[in-house]
Amino acid sequence: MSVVIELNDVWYSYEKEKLVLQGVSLQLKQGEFVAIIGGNGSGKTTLAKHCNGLYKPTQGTVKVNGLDTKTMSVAQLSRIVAYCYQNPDHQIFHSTIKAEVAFGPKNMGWPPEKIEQAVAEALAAVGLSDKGDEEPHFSSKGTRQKIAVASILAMKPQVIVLDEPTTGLDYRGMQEMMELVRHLHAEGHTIIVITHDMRLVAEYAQRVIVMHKGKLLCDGDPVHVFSQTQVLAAAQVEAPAIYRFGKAAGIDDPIPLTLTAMKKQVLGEGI
Ligand SMILES: Nc1ncnc2c1ncn2[C@@H]1O[C@H](COP(=O)(O)OP(=O)(O)OP(=O)(O)O)[C@@H](O)[C@H]1O
Repeated sequence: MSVVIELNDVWYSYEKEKLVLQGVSLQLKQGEFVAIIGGNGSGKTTLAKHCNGLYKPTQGTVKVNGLDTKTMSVAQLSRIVAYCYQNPDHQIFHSTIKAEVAFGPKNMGWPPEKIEQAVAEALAAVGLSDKGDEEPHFSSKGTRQKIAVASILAMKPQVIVLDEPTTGLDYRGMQEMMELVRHLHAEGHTIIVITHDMRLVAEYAQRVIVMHKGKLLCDGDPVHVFSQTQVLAAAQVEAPAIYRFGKAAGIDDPIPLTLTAMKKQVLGEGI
């Protein structure tokens, strides 16, 4: 897998003497599904915003497809790495869903036919093909979240960063959103999700990056990361209930198992 994003000894501060990122180095490869976790204020969003050039490092380098983000504009970078805000309302400002989704492609100067096709494809991908003429602000939170995803999808980015995509959604909305993200990943997009939801991490992520006080504390697959009890405690996160329950029941690798499969392993086939 080729490297899409590479951070090399990245330091960042918003204000003097307050270091928000402290020497972060990592590589993200094409096709990965990565979760960034950590307590409030640990630097997750700041790290993710370095990946599409919204922030440029105070010290160190960030490269996207081998190019230093300091040499590229945000417009150039956002075609490769798209950022979906935690609150979709920070992204939505048009009067119809179709116009909202067309905004990015229009900004890129695409011809009308190409824009129309991109909008149709993006709306279809999020299941909103029949809602293009509706007013986005009156939609449910789940639908507004999908509109935000469609808006970035229309620009056909290689990497999609989703900042807490399930916050404020009910169970059904969360499942729909994450199945959409899984589908985008299967279609070849590299996915970076910032989340506090460890169940979501266990169920969807292939790789987990743990941040604490601006430093990368741990990086590995979910089974490895959730086994690092001291690291998790330091980072103020707790392994998901399904993992803790499985471990307590003596299952080595509980993450890929559904609760029903786990009960069968523990209690036998008769349940
Ligand atoms: N625009 C800003 N100006 C000044 N300080 C900021 C700004 N944005 C974030 N910070 C500070 O930088 C630190 C890291 O913030 P960041 O949003 O990256 O953390 P986070 O891990 O994403 O947090 P959360 O889980 O609460 O969203 C925090 O101390 C935060 O207060």
